[in-house]
Amino acid sequence: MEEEKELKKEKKNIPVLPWMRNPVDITTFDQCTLDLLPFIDPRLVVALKKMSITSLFPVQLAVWQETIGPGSFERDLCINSPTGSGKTLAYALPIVQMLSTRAVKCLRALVVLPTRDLALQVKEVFSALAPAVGLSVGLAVGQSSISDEISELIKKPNAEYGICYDPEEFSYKLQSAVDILVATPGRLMDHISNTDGFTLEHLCYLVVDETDRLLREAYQSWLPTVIQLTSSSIDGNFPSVDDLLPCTYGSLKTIRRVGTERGFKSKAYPRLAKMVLSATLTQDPSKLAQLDLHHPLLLTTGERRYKLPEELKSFKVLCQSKLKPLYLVSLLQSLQGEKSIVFTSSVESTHRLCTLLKFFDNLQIEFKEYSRLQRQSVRSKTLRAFRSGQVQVLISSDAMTRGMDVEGVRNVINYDMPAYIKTFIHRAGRTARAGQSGCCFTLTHKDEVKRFKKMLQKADCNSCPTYSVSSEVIESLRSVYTSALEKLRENVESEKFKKSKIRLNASNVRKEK
Ligand SMILES: Nc1ncnc2c1ncn2[C@@H]1O[C@H](COP(=O)(O)OP(=O)(O)OP(=O)(O)O)[C@@H](O)[C@H]1O
Repeated sequence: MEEEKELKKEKKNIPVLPWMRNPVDITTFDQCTLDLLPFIDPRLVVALKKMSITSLFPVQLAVWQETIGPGSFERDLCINSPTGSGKTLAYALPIVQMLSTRAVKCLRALVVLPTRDLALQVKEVFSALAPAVGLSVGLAVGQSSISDEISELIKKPNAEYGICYDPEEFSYKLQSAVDILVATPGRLMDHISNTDGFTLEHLCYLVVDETDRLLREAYQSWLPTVIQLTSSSIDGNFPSVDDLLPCTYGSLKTIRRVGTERGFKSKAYPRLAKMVLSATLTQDPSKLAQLDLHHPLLLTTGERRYKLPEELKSFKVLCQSKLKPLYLVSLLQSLQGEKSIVFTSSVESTHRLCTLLKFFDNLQIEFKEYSRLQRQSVRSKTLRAFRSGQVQVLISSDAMTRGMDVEGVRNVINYDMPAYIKTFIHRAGRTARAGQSGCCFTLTHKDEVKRFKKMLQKADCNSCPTYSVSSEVIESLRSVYTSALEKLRENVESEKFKKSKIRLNASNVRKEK
């Protein structure tokens, strides 16, 4: 729905914001080997090499120039760069380098992502870098109980200073156990509201990854809350007596004043520096205004707003609607067990398609369902099996589309054609990452071809050849398909019956209470 609204607004040709007219073009940057990268901390070079990274990708070099390099992070950065181009390291590396000289542990960098799986993925990147320069990274996503999470994030005084009996002194001495926090909005808000010792008053850097997705929903007003909590703590230029008291180790404060000099008028100083990123960054002024950006600088790839990865090959598979599952099976067989993700239009159709495929005997393809209908623990297990190669094909709703990075995915299959180019970009972007090659197949009915071509043109993709699947395979599967459909019908009925029984039991329990 939100995507539809956004599209309508775009169609009305909202003028591009003035600062978006002079972007930094990422395509003008080349890859840069680590030994040529200016100012990099040698400890981080070692950490990067352990991650098998020997050079920086163009977007990473462009961001480095604007943060550590001559740009000195004087402007907030809006980064619009294709899927798989390396945006995570583009922000993680400069943040870790900028914090590497800090002597006191405080929460100084916050990275917000829309989903738990994405946050876990990003935390791994920070965890591979930060310890090399003595920094620690925390995670607030609701993966563990809130108390476990608190004990990871907040250092209790008795751990280092002996037991403390005075509750006031106790909360005064609570300190952050992490320098960098990767969080989802819900858990972040829980900590802001309820966790003793959790404070954003020292925050220097905020990263909003998958920005357009995060701005689409309010997520408990996390963004206005963070902006407010990191705005000026003093209204004038004259600090109060309390503020002038010498800082002790425990009460060390980052005092933000209202700036008066050019460029900082009525803004907090020192400001919270921000990086916002997406492969499909919104241009909607009202959405971007929520981020309260300071002299924003756009970093983008070429002139087109949307761009597909260079090494992605896109194909359409013409099919008859009624036989679509057979076209999929035939296509999967032709891909010979290569790691692939099949996207459907909804969680229900993901479940139905998976159930149907289970009724095909001798399919010889290891596939699994992955959707929001499942519990997180089931989803995580499936993802692990897919990463390890135990599962070859993941059948997924759009839960996988944003940001997920699984090594070795060779193909993306749009079982249902996406309605919007943004969805196409995020789905297709699960393959052809980091300069690797990959294919995206879209199953289309002949009536959909025109719309599909028009959609691809928005991402500058003017060639989408037809991929022919074997009609012999389709014919040979027809009888199996008929019986599989029958079994699916029975299965749907029995699932409906089970669900209604569960609902009935639950309402009886409520009545008895
Ligand atoms: N400099 C580098 N050298 C080699 N591999 C890299 C480098 N930077 C990133 N990668 C790898 O590239 C892949 C894609 O990176 P990343 O997930 O950050 O992309 P992204 O731009 O955030 O994509 P998306 O928009 O889909 O979220 C990852 O597997 C990462 O390990």
